[in-house]
Amino acid sequence: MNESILKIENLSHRYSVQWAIRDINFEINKNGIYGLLGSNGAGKSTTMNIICGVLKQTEGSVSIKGIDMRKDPVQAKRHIGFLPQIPPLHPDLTVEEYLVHCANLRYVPKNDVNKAVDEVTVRCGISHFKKRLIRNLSGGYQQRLGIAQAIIHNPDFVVFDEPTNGLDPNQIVEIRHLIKEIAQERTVILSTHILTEVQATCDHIYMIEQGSLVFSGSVDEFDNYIEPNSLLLSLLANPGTEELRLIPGITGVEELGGSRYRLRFNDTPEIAERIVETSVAKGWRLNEINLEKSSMDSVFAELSKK
Ligand SMILES: Nc1ncnc2c1ncn2[C@@H]1O[C@H](COP(=O)(O)OP(=O)(O)OP(=O)(O)O)[C@@H](O)[C@H]1O
Repeated sequence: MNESILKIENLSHRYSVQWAIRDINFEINKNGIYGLLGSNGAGKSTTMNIICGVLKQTEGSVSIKGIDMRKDPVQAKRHIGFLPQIPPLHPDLTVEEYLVHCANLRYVPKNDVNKAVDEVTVRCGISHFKKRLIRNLSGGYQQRLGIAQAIIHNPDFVVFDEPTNGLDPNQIVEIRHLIKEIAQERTVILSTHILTEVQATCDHIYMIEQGSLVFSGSVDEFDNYIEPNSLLLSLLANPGTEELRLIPGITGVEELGGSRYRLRFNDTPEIAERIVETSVAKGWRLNEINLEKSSMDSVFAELSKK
């Protein structure tokens, strides 16, 4: 069995009287990109702040590589890198000065600081800006620098809070690419409410709603969370809606024009097979048959109600 990278057990947090998260449990023991999804106010930041040791939970435990964050925060934090929603940059420092400062904060041994800064600037594509003042970097490069400070100490586990917020489409693609590269040898948790981001970047999704974990699974499992109950059919022979309605299991037929139909069905696993067989038997000249999958937005909306 792989070593546990992050383990969250019975995690709950209360701000004054109101519970922000309640009894969250999950464990990560494989590298990859894990998306933390949820509506505004669902409890993502609270969870991430506790994971990164910025906030002390009311109940439950968090361990990073087997180290309990509450009992030994200094050791646990050595394994974590964190990029908050607003990158903690100092605009009046140069890129190099800032990264040296971050390396010192992260206890990188003195003799290794310059090497760490060189490596991380190359990694994040900012080595040509080492002498530039941070205030003079574009938004995309500031975000790259935010990522660089999160990995300067070579942590096993990195947490990014909405890393592409406010970037233009080209910068978004670049940052996603960089995050994927970083995740090849690390575990990354990415908080976001942008579903295309999750689809483009993540291997696994955790969704939190009203403080509870309502989904944990792969992006494919998320995509297929709602069982389809309709399919699109194109029949060159155009049999008409009445004929199609007679197929057992079909509950509704909608004519879409151009010999295309939308068929609604009951919970019938072999429905597609049955339609193909009927079409062959009746000479309907089947041209296309496709299950209609729910969009990620619909799945998100459905899970939000849980
Ligand atoms: N410092 C605080 N004091 C009191 N309540 C808080 C505090 N911080 C957050 N909350 C409440 O806890 C709940 C969870 O908030 P949290 O910020 O964790 O959600 P989120 O999923 O990160 O939302 P967003 O996407 O908007 O950042 C919300 O109801 C929020 O109002």
